[in-house]
Amino acid sequence: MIWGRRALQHVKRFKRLPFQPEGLHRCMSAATQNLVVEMDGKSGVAVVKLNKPPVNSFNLEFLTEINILMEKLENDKSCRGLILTSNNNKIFSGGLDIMEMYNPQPDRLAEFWRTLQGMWLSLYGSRLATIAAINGHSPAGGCLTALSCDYRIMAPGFTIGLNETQLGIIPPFWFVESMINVTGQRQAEVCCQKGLMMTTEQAHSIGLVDDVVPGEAILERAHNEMKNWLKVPDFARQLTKRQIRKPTMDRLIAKRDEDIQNFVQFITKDSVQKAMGVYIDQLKNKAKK
Ligand SMILES: CCCCCCCCCCC/C=C/C(=O)SCCNC(=O)CCNC(=O)[C@H](O)C(C)(C)COP(=O)(O)OP(=O)(O)OC[C@H]1O[C@@H](n2cnc3c(N)ncnc32)[C@H](O)[C@@H]1OP(=O)(O)O
Repeated sequence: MIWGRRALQHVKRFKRLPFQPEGLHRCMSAATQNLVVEMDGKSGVAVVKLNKPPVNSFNLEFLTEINILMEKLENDKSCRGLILTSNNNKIFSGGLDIMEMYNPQPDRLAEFWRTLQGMWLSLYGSRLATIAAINGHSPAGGCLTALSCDYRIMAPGFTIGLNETQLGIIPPFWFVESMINVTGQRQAEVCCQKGLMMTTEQAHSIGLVDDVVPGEAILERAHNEMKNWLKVPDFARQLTKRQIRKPTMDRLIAKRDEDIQNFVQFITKDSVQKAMGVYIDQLKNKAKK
C-alpha cells in the first residue's frame, strides 16, 4: 500500500493507541474516532460500523482510519470475515465528503484521492470474506464501498447508486468497472450513464444488491450469510477472488498517478467548482428546511 505524508502521520498516531492485532478479540470500539469495531474471536468475524456523523461521508482522515483498520484486520490471522455496516440506521454512507472537493488545496486533494484509491484497493482485494450490510442510503462513494464487498444485503426504504453524472461528475473507470463486475455491462451502462439512485428493490432486481432484509434483521442475516462464505477453505476462496478481481485492480495500479492527475485537473476546473458550490448550497438549504 502506498501512503501519502499526511496518512503516514495518522499511522504513527494510531500506532501509539492500544489497538494491536493481538487485542482484536476484545471489543475494539474505542479503536478510532469514526469506526466501531466488534470482533468475534470465535468466528473470526469483525463487524465494522461507520460512525462519522452526520452522514458517514469520506474525508481524508476517515479514509485513512479505514485504511489503517483494514491493514490491521488483514494482518490478523484470526480474522476471516468482515461485515461492513453503519452505526446510523438511516445512512450507510453519503459518499465522498464534498467539502474535500470544494475550494481544495491541490496537494490535499491529490492525497485524498490516493487514499480513496488505497481504500478501494484494500477492500476490493481483501483476503477476508466481506459483506456490506447496507442499513441506509448509499450514494456514489457509499455505493462504491458496498460494491467492493463480496456480498450486499440492503434494508428496504433506502436508495443506492453511482449518481455522479447527475452531479455533472464523471465516475472514474474503477467505479464503473466495480459496477460492471457486479451487475453486468448492460445494467451498468444504464445506471452509470443516467446516474440512477435506485430503491433497494430496484437495486435488487438488477443484482446490485443480493438480498433485501429489514433493517432490524440485517446484521443477523449478514452473520448467517458469512457462515456460508466461511465454509469454503480460505485459501481457495481468496485465490479465486484474486483471480477474478486482479485485472480490474491491476488497471488502477498501473494508472494510479494518471487517475489522480485526472481527478485533480477535473475538480479544480472553474466550471466544476461553480457547480459544486451550487450543489453544496442546495444540500445545506435542504438540511435547514
Ligand atoms: C477523464 C476525466 C476524469 C475525471 C475524473 C473526475 C472524477 C470525479 C469523481 C468523484 C466521485 C465522487 C463520488 C462521491 O461520492 S461525491 C458525493 C456524492 N454524495 C452525495 O451527493 C450525497 C449527498 N447527500 C445526500 O444525498 C443526503 O445528505 C443523504 C441521503 C446522504 C442524507 O440525507 P439526510 O436528509 O439524512 O441528511 P441531510 O441531507 O440533511 O445532510 C445532513 C448534513 O450532511 C451534509 N452532507 C450530506 N452529504 C454530504 C457529503 N457527501 N459530503 C459532505 N457533507 C454532506 C449536509 O450538507 C448536511 O450538512 P449540514 O447539517 O451542515 O447542513
